[in-house]
Amino acid sequence: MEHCLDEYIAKHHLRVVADPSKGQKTIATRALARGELLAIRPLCALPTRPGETEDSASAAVEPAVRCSHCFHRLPPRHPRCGRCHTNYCSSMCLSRAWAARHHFECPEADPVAAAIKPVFRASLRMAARVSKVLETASARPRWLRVQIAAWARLVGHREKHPKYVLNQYSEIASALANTGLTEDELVTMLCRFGCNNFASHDDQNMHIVGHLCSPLVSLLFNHSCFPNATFVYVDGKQSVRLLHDVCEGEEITLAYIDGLSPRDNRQKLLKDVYFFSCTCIKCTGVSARGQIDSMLSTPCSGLPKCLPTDYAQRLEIDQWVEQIVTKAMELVVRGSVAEDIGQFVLDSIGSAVPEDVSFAAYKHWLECQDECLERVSGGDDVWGWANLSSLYVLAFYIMAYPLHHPMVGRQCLEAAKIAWNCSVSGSKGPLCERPFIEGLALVARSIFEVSANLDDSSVDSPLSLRQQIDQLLGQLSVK
Ligand SMILES: C[S@@+](CC[C@H](N)C(=O)[O-])C[C@H]1O[C@@H](n2cnc3c(N)ncnc32)[C@H](O)[C@@H]1O
Repeated sequence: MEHCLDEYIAKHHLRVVADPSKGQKTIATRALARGELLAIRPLCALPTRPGETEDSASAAVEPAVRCSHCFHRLPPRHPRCGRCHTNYCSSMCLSRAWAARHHFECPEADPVAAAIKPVFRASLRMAARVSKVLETASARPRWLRVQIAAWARLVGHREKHPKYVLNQYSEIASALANTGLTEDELVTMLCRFGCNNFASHDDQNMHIVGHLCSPLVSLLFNHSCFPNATFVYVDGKQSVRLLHDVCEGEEITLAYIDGLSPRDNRQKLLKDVYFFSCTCIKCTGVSARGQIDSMLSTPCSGLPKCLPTDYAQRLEIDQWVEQIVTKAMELVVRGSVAEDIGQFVLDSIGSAVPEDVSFAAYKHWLECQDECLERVSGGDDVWGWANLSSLYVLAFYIMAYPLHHPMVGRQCLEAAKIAWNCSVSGSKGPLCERPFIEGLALVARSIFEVSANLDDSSVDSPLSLRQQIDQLLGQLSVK
């Protein structure tokens, strides 16, 4: 078992080495190009059910029942597993899931335990499935042997979990019958889920749509708030992608949490859930990235609480936003991200409006963008403001995330669509010239080529990312 894990890691030009502050870390054994690093089926994949997420935004809008293989919304009529009634959106997903994993994990039915709090119920279902897979003795494919060998090496930090969580885990363990594991082993398993699982988000609004247990990915990659890799869940596989080229010996990192939230919030969450203090380049504050992060963490008081009603008031985009967006577009198109956009941002902010650079300002512009989009469907002509706010939001993403991060690509596409609507609605937006819109769309495509799956239709939209971009570019060339 151990042998196949070591072989898998070496084959992907990676090596796991001890690190006194992190337990272990994974480094590249040779220079690696950005793009896909590895793709493996998770040990367990579970779509989120209503009430099963602690993220209140996701809980509020995520009542849909989803396919257990691809996490897309279920159509009204859909197939189910004949034994355990697990839902699938199509017979293709059902047969792919069965062939990949479900024939190992299929229990008679999902365990029901009324006493378990809703947010712990996904852990209950996951524990039932994973214990079933671990106990199955039949010939296992190589990917599953790799995942099981990695599972045995995962940290669980059981001794650091708060008492109320351990009590809940004991209740879950006693609700699970015939697993072949003792209660003690089940509690250890649940602690491992807590600090090693991944959430899968939809492409459209980033709500949590499912949970993935992928021990290999958890074992290999430590956290950084400014990571050099990201992961996507595509067609039943968890794919890890490098956001830029890495050199031999460089550690590969993922972000376990949202890199745009203020430093104190990030530190607290990492301490509470993963039991460590982050010392990445954003958290330590000595680099240009760290300095920008300190500015983003500063409270900000100067912004209006809601949108002013006079939309004609601010038609000129602030110079620094235009500079940041244009510079980032240039770097992505040239394929060169080695240049430090952090330093560029610091230099360009020097002469601009510092009170606009804060997490509060980012939230303000995000709210403005959302509010404008709600108003346009009501017939108001607010595309100019939507255009301005979407570019502010994009500038914040460029400052907070690595340039090829899917969050940057997502906002580029959003800004391009808004700029297009602004231009055709006759609003005088600050930056809605056609070459600029085309630039944004091309930049989105280039980013998604590295960090997301262009051909996968997004969870809530019938159009894939590629189709959305092509549609926009088509409209630009027709007009
Ligand atoms: C998903 S595991 C990563 C693999 C882990 N390093 C190991 O040795 O098994 C998550 C755990 O790794 C450690 N870890 C991850 N990122 C870290 C970081 N940036 N600094 C310190 N510890 C980190 C923490 O103990 C955390 O709970």
